[in-house]
Amino acid sequence: MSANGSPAGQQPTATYDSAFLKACRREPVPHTPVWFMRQAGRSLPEYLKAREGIPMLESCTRPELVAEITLQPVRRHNVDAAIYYSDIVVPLKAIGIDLDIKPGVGPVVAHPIRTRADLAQLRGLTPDDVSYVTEAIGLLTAELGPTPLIGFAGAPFTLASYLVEGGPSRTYENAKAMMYGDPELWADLLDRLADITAAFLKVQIEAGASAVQLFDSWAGALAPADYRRSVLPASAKVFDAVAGYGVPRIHFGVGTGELLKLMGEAGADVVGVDYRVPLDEAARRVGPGKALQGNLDPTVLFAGKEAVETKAREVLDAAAGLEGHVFNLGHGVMPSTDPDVLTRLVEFVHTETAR
Ligand SMILES: Cc1c2[nH]c(c1CCC(=O)O)Cc1[nH]c(c(CCC(=O)O)c1C)Cc1[nH]c(c(CCC(=O)O)c1C)Cc1[nH]c(c(C)c1CCC(=O)O)C2
Repeated sequence: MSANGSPAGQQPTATYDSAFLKACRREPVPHTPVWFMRQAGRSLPEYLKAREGIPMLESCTRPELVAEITLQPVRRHNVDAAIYYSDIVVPLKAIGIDLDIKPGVGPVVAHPIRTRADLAQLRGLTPDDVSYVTEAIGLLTAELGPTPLIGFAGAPFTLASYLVEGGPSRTYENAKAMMYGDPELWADLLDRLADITAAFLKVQIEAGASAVQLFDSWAGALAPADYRRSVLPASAKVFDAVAGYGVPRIHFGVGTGELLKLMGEAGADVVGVDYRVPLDEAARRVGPGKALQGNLDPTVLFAGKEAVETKAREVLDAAAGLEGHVFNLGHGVMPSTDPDVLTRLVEFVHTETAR
């Protein structure tokens, strides 16, 4: 089943014909569609109010709250897509891994995975483990009307980085030590994570998500040869597992200029680009047959209206020759961003690109 309860691949026409899904399919669009990674979150006062006194991971298990927070940026900014309010560690928590999200820090894992015995922590994910996701997406598709909902998950490498390190890391030394030193254990870990991730994305698509994004946020720490050998097979397994639904699959990472081609080859329909590589150059690296998403530097949003418009126009100019472009930031919205700047940016992109 897909959006509004119709079978996957046969969404309501208005959703299927939305600018966002058309751009993902590289079809002509009435305007360049816009959404923002991390649009649902700390830059919105109404988010902070809704979350008051409720820990992050608990908030992800309350369907009505999830639906409300997912809708907040859609109401406020007129973005072309909603992203499901959750976190990349939600499916890991759901299978019983002892972890938490520490405010200002990120995910912290009580018992890091370092040995073969530690893999026992990773059982498969069933839809019943995340019934709140199915419920929340049911509420959302009813409210969203034609606006597509993007489901998402963390990619195996980025999830592994938290599980092996035990928390955020700058160097990924434990994760990479396992990758180089015990490739068999590493491959087993990533394969299990691929199965969990695929199962989690399937739940979201079957409940009504119209597109999915795989966040391999930290893959930029890897050399292309290591990515190809030790990470790409697991991410490709995830993309393959959801290929049959016919919903666009987006693949994003930070600092992945050298990996863009491989990230496309993993099975993405849309490659997310951070702000370090201009979109015309990114298109050359990715090659034909894929749409691109990105890539305004999120810190530009602090630089004043003129700078925002100049830099946004630069992104649009670089994207002018692309077959499919979804406007986004090069990484997530920073918490101290003025929400009004985001609203004006959406309007600017829509006006500038109206056809
Ligand atoms: C690496 C990663 C995580 N989570 C995510 C990623 C990949 C995206 C990226 O690269 O930014 C993905 C994510 N996390 C969240 C979303 C919601 C949807 C959206 O608006 O994009 C998404 C898509 C909510 C969240 N996830 C988190 C928050 C903030 C928690 C809060 O409000 O208390 C939100 C709204 C917490 C979180 N969760 C994580 C981090 C690093 C943090 C920040 C910790 C902090 O600085 O406080 C792990």
